[in-house]
Parts: sequence; C-alpha cells; structure tokens
Amino acid sequence: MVVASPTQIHGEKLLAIELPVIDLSGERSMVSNLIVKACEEYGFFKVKNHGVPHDIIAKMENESFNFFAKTFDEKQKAGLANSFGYGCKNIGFNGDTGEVEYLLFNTNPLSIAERSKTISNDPTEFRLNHYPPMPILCKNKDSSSPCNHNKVGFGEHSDPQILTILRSNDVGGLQISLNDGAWVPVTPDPTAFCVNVGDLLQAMTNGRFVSVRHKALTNSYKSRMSMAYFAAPPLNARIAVPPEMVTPIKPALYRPFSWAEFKKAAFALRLGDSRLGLFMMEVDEQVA
Ligand SMILES: O=C(O)CCC(=O)C(=O)O
Ligand SMILES: [Fe+2]
Repeated sequence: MVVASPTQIHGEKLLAIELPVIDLSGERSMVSNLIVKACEEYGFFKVKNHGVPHDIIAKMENESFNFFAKTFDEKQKAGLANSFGYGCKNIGFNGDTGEVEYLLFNTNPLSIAERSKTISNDPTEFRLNHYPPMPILCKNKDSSSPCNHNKVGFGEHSDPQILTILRSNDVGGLQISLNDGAWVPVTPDPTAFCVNVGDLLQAMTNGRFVSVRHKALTNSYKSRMSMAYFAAPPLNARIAVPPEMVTPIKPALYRPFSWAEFKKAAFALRLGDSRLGLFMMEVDEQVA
C-alpha cells in the first residue's frame, strides 16, 4: 500500500492512497482472501478481468449518454424515480439534493428472466447516474490556472443493500471515507468495476466487513457517468449474523431484521444518516 500524507481542501482531509485492485482471473482462494481483506479494511475494492465484454459496457454507456442528452420533458417520460424512473437533483424523499440526474431501474424478473422469480421477490436495483459538468465562476480573476471546483453530486452515504457493483466512465468524482474521516478519491478506470460493501453485508458479518461511506463530486469540465447495480435479497429475507461469527470478544452487534423492515427504516432517514444504528443491540442485549 502506498501511503501519502493527507492534503486539506475546504477543511476536508484528502488522502491519496492506492485502493485494492483485485484480478478476478487469479487463483480462486487467493482472490477470496484478497476480497475478504479489502472488505475488512476499506469495504471497497476494484476488480479487473471481470469478464463483462467491453462492447456491452460501451453500448450501455452510449445509451446512457443518449438518454441524458434528451430534453427534460422527454426524460420525465420515464416516470418519477420510485422503483423505476428519472430523478433530477432530488435524492430520496427526505430533502437530499445534489448535482446529479439519474435513471433507476428495477431489474424486473419478467424482462430479465422468468426464472429469477423463483429466487427473488424483490428484484434488485440498477441505477445510472449522470453528473453534468458544473462550471463555477472563478472569484480570482487574475488566476491563470483553470477554475476547477467541485460540487456535491451525490452526498455522503452508505449503500443499504448487500453489495454494489459500480462502473464509471473515465471521469473521477467518487470518494470513499476512511474511519478517521479522511476522504480517498477513487481513480476512475472504465475497464474495472468498483465493488462496495453495503449495510446488510456489514450486519451479516457482525461488523467485520465495513459498509463504506462514499460520495460523488462533480467537476467543471466533463460529465461523469456511473452505472451501479445494487444486489439486495428478497424482501422477506431475514438478515442475521451466522452464529460462528459471534464470539465472547465479538458479541452480536445487530438484532436480526428483514430487508423489508430495513428498507422502511431507510426511507424515513436522510441520505447521510446511519440506518444500521437503528438495529444495534443494546450493550446488555449483546450475548455471545
Ligand atoms: O456515481 C458514483 O460514483 C456514486 C453513486 C452512488 O454512490 C450511488 O448511486 O449509490
Ligand atoms: Fe452509493
């Protein structure tokens, strides 16, 4: 790991470190060990050699840009961003906003495959995020360097599901948060996928894997396009830690809950709120 000293920008600590990149074509047990280590250390890693053909990804990116280039009225025909639809600047239903527009899909079992109905009654979600460039007038007119401030596109949050797989074009903006409050910018790599642990996986591993907090910033010169697939269980799935992960030194942190219960709680909170906090055991309830 390359450790750099943090820089301070607008009162925030930025840290340039190399985040784990895992080659999925490697030997299986070695790949598993690297994934576990990355999930414990960061709740985040990139994968290369994932096997998804480049032309399919390029076609999706192209279609995404075509969609977002349409007029606002046209885009609104996709409907409101409920389980499927178009959203602009508003994120969720509790007043969170950002410089982002997005298209949300339910990966509908009917259109994907009849068969998936048998394994899920809560189709997982898929989301396209478009962060248009946000030009900002330079206050310092004498400055010869280009003005490149960043605005918040998607505010700080953790993903509620089990796992997120995200791919972006070659424009940066994604940052992940480390425990000490420092932010690590994720170098964009259109050939790789970013994988991050969500809240459910943190609960299922008794806090061993971290649901990483992250955000996306805009820049003043180029659009960022990201595609995220959120893997979630069926609504009635019971989220609980396997008994072997509970020990006297590491007692159960969360009470068991269903994904439906968790989703309901998440909808009532703001983007940046900690949802898992609502499901934490009281200290006197924590039994090994
Ligand atoms: O666009 C990005 O890089 C982050 C998007 C994100 O965090 C999300 O859609 O949950
Ligand atoms: Fe996210």
